[in-house]
Parts: sequence; C-alpha cells; structure tokens
Amino acid sequence: MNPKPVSSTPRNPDPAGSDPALAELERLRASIDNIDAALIHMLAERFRCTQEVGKLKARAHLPPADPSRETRQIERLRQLANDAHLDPDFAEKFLAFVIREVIRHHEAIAANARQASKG
Ligand SMILES: C=C(O[C@@H]1C=C(C(=O)O)C=C[C@H]1O)C(=O)O
Repeated sequence: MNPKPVSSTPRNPDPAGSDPALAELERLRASIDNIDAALIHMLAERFRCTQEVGKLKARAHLPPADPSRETRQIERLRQLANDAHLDPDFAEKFLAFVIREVIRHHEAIAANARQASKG
C-alpha cells in the first residue's frame, strides 16, 4: 500500500507564527475591521435619516441642498477634528463627499415626487 502523500505546503495552525510583529499586525487589523464595521453602520444610519429629510423636503417643496447648514457643519466638524488630532482638511473633504451623495439622493427624491404629482 502507498503511503499517504505528504503535502509540499504544510498547514500552519498558527498563521502569525511566533513572530511578534505578525501577531501585533493581526491584533491591529482586528481592531481596524471592527472600526470599519462601525463606520458602515453609522453611515447607513446617517443615510436613513437623510433619506427622511429628502422626503420631507420634497413634500414641503424645500431645495435639496442647504449651503448655510453645510457651512455650520463644516465649521463644527473641523473643530471636532482638530480636538481629535485628525486632519481638519480631511474631515471637511469626507463630509463634502458624503453630503454630495445625500444631495444627489434628495434631487432624485424630488424628481420622483414631481413625476408622481404629474401622473
Ligand atoms: C440633510 C440635509 O440636506 C443636505 C445634506 C446635508 C447633510 O448630509 O448633512 C446637509 C445639508 C443639505 O445640503 C439637511 O438639509 O439637513
């Protein structure tokens, strides 16, 4: 009887091995994965709120964008970023990116509402 073939790539039951750098990398990446999950859940919650705002605005015939509100938000977020030692320019760019998407949704909601009221 033939002996059991021996794999050329033996399994490693401990991927980080005994290398402390790899173990630390794994530990940090586990935290990063948790933080990314929290960010996704918080963004989803924010978009749930902004969708409601979009519907409310369409019903009340208010414009999708509110630049004066955005100015106040940017000022506040830059301050929060500064206090948290996060680059305020990055915080502002991130907020602008999110708000641009929200406004796009609001425009679509308003366009749908106009279309529905025609029919
Ligand atoms: C959500 C709103 O609509 C838009 C989107 C904003 C946001 O995503 O925070 C802020 C201002 C508006 O341009 C709002 O008016 O509050």
